[in-house]
Amino acid sequence: MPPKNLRVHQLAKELGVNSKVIVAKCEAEGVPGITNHMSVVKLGLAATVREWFSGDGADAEHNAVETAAPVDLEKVRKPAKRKAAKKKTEEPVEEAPVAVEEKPVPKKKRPTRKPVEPIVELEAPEAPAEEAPAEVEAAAPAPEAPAEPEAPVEPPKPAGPAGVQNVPDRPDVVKPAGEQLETPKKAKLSGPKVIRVEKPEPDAAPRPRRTGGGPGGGPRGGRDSGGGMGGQVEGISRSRGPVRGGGVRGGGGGGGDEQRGNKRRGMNTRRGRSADALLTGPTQLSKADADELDARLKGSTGYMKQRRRDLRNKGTAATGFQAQTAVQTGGKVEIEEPITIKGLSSATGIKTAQIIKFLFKQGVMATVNSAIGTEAAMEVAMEYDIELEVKELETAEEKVEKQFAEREKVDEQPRPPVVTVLGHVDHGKTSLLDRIRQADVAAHEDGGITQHVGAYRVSVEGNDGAKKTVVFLDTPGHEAFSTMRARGARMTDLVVLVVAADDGVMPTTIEAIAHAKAAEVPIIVALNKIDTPQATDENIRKIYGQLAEHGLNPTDWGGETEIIKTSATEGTGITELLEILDYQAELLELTADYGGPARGTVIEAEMQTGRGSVARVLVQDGQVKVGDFIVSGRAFGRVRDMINDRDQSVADAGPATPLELSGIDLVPDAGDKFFVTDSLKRAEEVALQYRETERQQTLASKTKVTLDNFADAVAAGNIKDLRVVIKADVQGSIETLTSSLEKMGNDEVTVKVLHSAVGGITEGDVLLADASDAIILGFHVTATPAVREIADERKVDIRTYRVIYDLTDDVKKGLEGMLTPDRSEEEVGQAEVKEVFRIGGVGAVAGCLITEGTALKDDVKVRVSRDGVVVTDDRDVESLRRVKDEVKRVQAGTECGVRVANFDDLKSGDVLIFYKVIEVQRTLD
Ligand SMILES: Nc1nc2c(ncn2[C@@H]2O[C@H](COP(=O)(O)OP(=O)(O)OP(=O)(O)O)[C@@H](O)[C@H]2O)c(=O)[nH]1
Repeated sequence: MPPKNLRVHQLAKELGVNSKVIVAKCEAEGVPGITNHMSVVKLGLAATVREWFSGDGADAEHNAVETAAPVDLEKVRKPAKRKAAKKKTEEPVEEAPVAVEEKPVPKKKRPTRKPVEPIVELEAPEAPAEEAPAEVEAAAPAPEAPAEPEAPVEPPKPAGPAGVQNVPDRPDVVKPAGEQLETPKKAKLSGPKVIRVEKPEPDAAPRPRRTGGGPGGGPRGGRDSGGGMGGQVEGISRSRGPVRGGGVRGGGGGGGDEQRGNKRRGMNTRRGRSADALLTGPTQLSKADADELDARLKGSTGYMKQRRRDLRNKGTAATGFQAQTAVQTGGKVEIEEPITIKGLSSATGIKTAQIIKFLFKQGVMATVNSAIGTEAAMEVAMEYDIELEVKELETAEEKVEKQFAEREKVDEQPRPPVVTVLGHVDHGKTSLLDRIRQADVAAHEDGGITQHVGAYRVSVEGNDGAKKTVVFLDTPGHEAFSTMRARGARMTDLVVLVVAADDGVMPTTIEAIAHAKAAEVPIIVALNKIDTPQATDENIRKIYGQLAEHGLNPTDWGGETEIIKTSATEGTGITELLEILDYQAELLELTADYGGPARGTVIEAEMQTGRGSVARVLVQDGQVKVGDFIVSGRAFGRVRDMINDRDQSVADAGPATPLELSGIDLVPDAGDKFFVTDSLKRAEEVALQYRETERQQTLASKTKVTLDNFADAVAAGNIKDLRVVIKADVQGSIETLTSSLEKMGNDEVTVKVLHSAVGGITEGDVLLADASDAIILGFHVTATPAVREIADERKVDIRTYRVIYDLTDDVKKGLEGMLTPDRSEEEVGQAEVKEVFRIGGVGAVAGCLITEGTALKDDVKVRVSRDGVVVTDDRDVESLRRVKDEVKRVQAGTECGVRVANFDDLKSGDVLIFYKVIEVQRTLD
């Protein structure tokens, strides 16, 4: 039973051609859906493709004048298949008639298919005399050619073993002919296709009834689109005038007319050329027409193709952009976000296939409906000299944000500063925060501060006795958490940079400075571990110098950066630090609106059993109450309950309050803003739009993860990517992991996070990983036995971790395994070729003198150098002989015979260099 659907590459294999050639041919023929080697070729199309690529010259038969158009089988045929072709070539009889008869036939055999058959029968006998010898010569210039004509009659196989022995090369010589004789039915095809070739001829004569319809086009021109048509019509009128209706209909603005106008536009350029010829005088007309005909036929392979083109052109005309496409005129094009490939094509006139191809080359898999980023769209446009003006779409969220920004403040008051503590690992951030919490005067009154909200308020009694509140954002300190730190820095008013006096400024310290500076947040340095013996004046001076180097000039040195010497262990400097924070906050004149609906930012979010999605947020303005409608990124809902940083349930909360709230339908992302809205509908509207945008983005990236696309992507570029699906318990971990992993690669290898989400590993994750050859990384989550079973079945690798560095280390190792190993060579010996012996059945053998080191037979490669230039290298030593014995090694000063594997171009005086290849696995560091 024949396969239902073939892939292009299968068909290519079957036909012995390259897939690309089939794709190109299908594209040229306007066959939709054949875009790459994995495209599915339906049965009917497969038959057509076979016909195109069958080695019997079918294409050549199809029409007489089209021979230049479709496929040069000799070029496209894969070398490996040549032998197969040779077997069938001994039938010059059939090839010839086609070529000979082509031109005359079409004109006569126009009307129906039936008359064609007799023609073919008549053609066959005439052919061999003219074409066969030529074909044979072309393929086999050897003297055996005369033997060929007999070959077709007898199948080559019966020649038998004797023939093979005595005349081994003969069948090779008989290259050219094809399968025609064996498939005489193919000749039938020449009939109908010949007919259409003749079609243009009667049209060729120009009939200039009147000259063009003026620059504006035909009389019905005038509408915008008509103007465009008019331009085209003008071109037509120059060649043929409005006789063919161009001047009149082309100017029409109506849909149907427009279509026709566009169709003509396709002809316009060719006609335009012949028009010039036409204007040179009547005697040139027939030549011009002949040229035109040639041009037409060169670009055509037949009626169906033209028909398809016409239909396609009509299609594009219906959308109206064929008329004045920017791709033709260049210039500026406006487009609104979100941009889809279809939309970009409509706006610019660049074919969707071309856009997809362009993106594919950039490593982006996309379909017609995929949304693409503004930058990608601009790049595409630039490729076609189009200036793309992207109108940014104001999202529903932005609208809400704008409303908040513009709203009248109800109750504006000073608010506590929000402080983030940053610093290098182990410099004492946690210890310092612990100390600060201990200093909290409210701790004893209303319960201790918990850290689970990701932020907490500390109330400190100042020297003046007044109670000061500071909100601390609890962000982690390792490099891997830079994403969260960056977020934290954006949310905060002040940064406390912890620098250990015994360690000084470290890379993470510098990175933290950069984050704070980027967020334009003032930095206060806590020079911690001041109690340690290393905290000498000299070391402190050194650290001051390091800080100054990075733009934090200490106030002690006349600069602006406050440096507080602290000891988290002993509690030194804590009060001073808090006072400075309070003082700095005063300088910043921080205020918030304590009335009106609330807005804030998500610090962390997760799914909790029994509570559903919960978001830990920092309220930044206004009031949030239980029962409020709320939206945050993709999530929306009604606040069900709120817990503060002391684990207390609260009914409402104002600015600078960290909270954990539930009641939203999905888990938002850390860093998402949240807003209280006036209705659930409004909240839903904002969230749904967010989801839609997200969906569009996922759609674009999802097309990257099918098995088909993966194969294409790998084939397209040199980038090897380790694809991963990340599942974690909280959103923050996902972000951290994603950013760490994506940073890990280099030019050669990268990590691609295909999907990441909060929650356990599901069957869907396994299926995705399976389809995209990805691994699943679980952080603080597991997979159920059922899911594990599916993963085992599909051989999907699931790895779960409890420590982030274990995960990143593993991935790093995985990446390193994908790196091409470093290669080095160790020379073991050299030999000089004294004489070369050419031995029948063996090849060239070098008679050598080992001049240096040792010549080895095994585990070495050999390089041949001639006059200092490497002629070949990385060859194996096929044979190493000492006198007549095969040996493993030959020492310096000894003569020996060396046969370099598969290499006969040896000359006396050549130097053979024997070397060992050492491959060292590379690392990413
Ligand atoms: N002597 C001394 N040791 C300190 C001081 N502050 C912290 N340490 C010690 O330094 C080590 C690291 O302290 P942490 O508070 O965990 O440091 P960290 O910066 O929070 O570390 P990560 O959270 O891993 O980034 C602990 O052993 C602390 O006891 C200090 O002021 N003096």
